[in-house]
Amino acid sequence: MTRPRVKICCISSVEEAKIAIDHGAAALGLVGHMPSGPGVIGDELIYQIAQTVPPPIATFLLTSETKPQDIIAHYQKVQTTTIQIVDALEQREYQMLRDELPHVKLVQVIHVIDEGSVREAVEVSRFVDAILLDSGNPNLAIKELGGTGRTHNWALSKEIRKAIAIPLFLAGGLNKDNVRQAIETVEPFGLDLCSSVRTDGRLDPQKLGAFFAAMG
Ligand SMILES: O=C(O)c1ccccc1NCC(=O)[C@H](O)[C@H](O)COP(=O)(O)O
Repeated sequence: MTRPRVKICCISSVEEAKIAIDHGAAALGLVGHMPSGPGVIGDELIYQIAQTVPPPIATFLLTSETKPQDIIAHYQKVQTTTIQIVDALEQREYQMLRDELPHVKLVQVIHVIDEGSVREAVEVSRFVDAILLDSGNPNLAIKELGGTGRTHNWALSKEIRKAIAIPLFLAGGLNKDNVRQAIETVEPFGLDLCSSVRTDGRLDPQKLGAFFAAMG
């Protein structure tokens, strides 16, 4: 089994970016405006952090925009390597994003709720570079689009991984105590985490080290 790549999300400063990279992160998540969640930072700061990150480390802009033109406008302020769309696109207009931003990778988040999530992931996988499975709930009055600290049904995640032909990131409540089981169950291309490696909202080098050690 190949060791998954790790994306550390909710990065909130240049120092946190450096800590995550030094511990082995292959990608960093930079959270733009969201209806809820602990990891949001301003677009100017996202731009500043992204500028300091060397290749081949990827920088993901997390956007809650759902119209292609708004996603493009958000991206243009921050210039990351990748856009992570955390809500469903209103129309499946990925082609407009491809045409306008041909050099940018697209990752679509699917919040794993039920068998409908499997169908959604399979359909969307035709248009993007990777799928990221998370534990939010876009159906709430105040949408929950990530950073929940909760796991979801990994049997569905495994079903999705087997059904799609593009890389899959697993997110949602991953920590040092469940990461081995997550890897063995889902066999994802990548892992994504936020809450479990933080103390009082700050990235905690000790927790980060323990997470990477627990991956094996
Ligand atoms: O952290 C946030 O504020 C957030 C809000 C809305 C969408 C995503 C958000 N966080 C980024 C992530 O993608 C998390 O890494 C992912 O949801 C896993 O978080 P966790 O369960 O806390 O490990």
